[in-house]
Amino acid sequence: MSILKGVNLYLIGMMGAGKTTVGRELAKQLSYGFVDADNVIEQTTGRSINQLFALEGEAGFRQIESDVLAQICAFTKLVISTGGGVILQQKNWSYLRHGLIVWLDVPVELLYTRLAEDTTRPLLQDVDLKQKLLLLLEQRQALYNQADLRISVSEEETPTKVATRVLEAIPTVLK
Ligand SMILES: Nc1ncnc2c1ncn2[C@@H]1O[C@H](COP(=O)(O)OP(=O)(O)O)[C@@H](O)[C@H]1O
Ligand SMILES: O=C(O)C1=C[C@@H](OP(=O)(O)O)[C@@H](O)[C@H](O)C1
Ligand SMILES: [Mg+2]
Repeated sequence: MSILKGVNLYLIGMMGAGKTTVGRELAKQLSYGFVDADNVIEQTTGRSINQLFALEGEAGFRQIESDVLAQICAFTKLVISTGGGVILQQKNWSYLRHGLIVWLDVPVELLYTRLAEDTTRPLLQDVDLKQKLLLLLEQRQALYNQADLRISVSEEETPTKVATRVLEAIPTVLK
């Protein structure tokens, strides 16, 4: 029996924090299903995140993101990796609060090295990457901080290691 007793685990945090990568690993370790919200969005719309931003704008994407989250949260025994901007809409918190919310907190320097060559994140194209990451973090940090659990990740920690640390920290917030 999982320590979470079927309750979903939501990963939140900045682009490049490792939500998708660590989420898959966490699901394995918990014997849970794994859902990446961005992936569900791409599957159900038949379009890439880049295409959706181009066609619908960020506002259109946020609406789809919220609709998808509303559907996912009806299920149990899932690790759900969200997109980094899911915390921006107040409504989404009512979905996230169905489960345990974990913030993967990764220094901007490390996000920068991970995302320098990335072309799949529309908000980071054709901008000064480091400045943009700093700006987004400044705008979002207080929201990420509303998670139940904050896991500060350093450079040498593998996804497996991060997943293990999340699992070890869960009992401290389940009372
Ligand atoms: N703990 C880690 N150590 C090294 N590389 C990582 C780690 N976590 C994620 N990555 C890499 O960083 C990039 C972004 O990871 P991803 O899981 O897509 O982040 P997110 O879903 O939070 O945006 C990917 O190339 C991934 O392989
Ligand atoms: O932070 C954001 O606003 C976004 C993060 C992305 O997901 P990841 O956090 O998995 O990169 C994706 O949802 C979209 O590009 C917008
Ligand atoms: Mg992701």
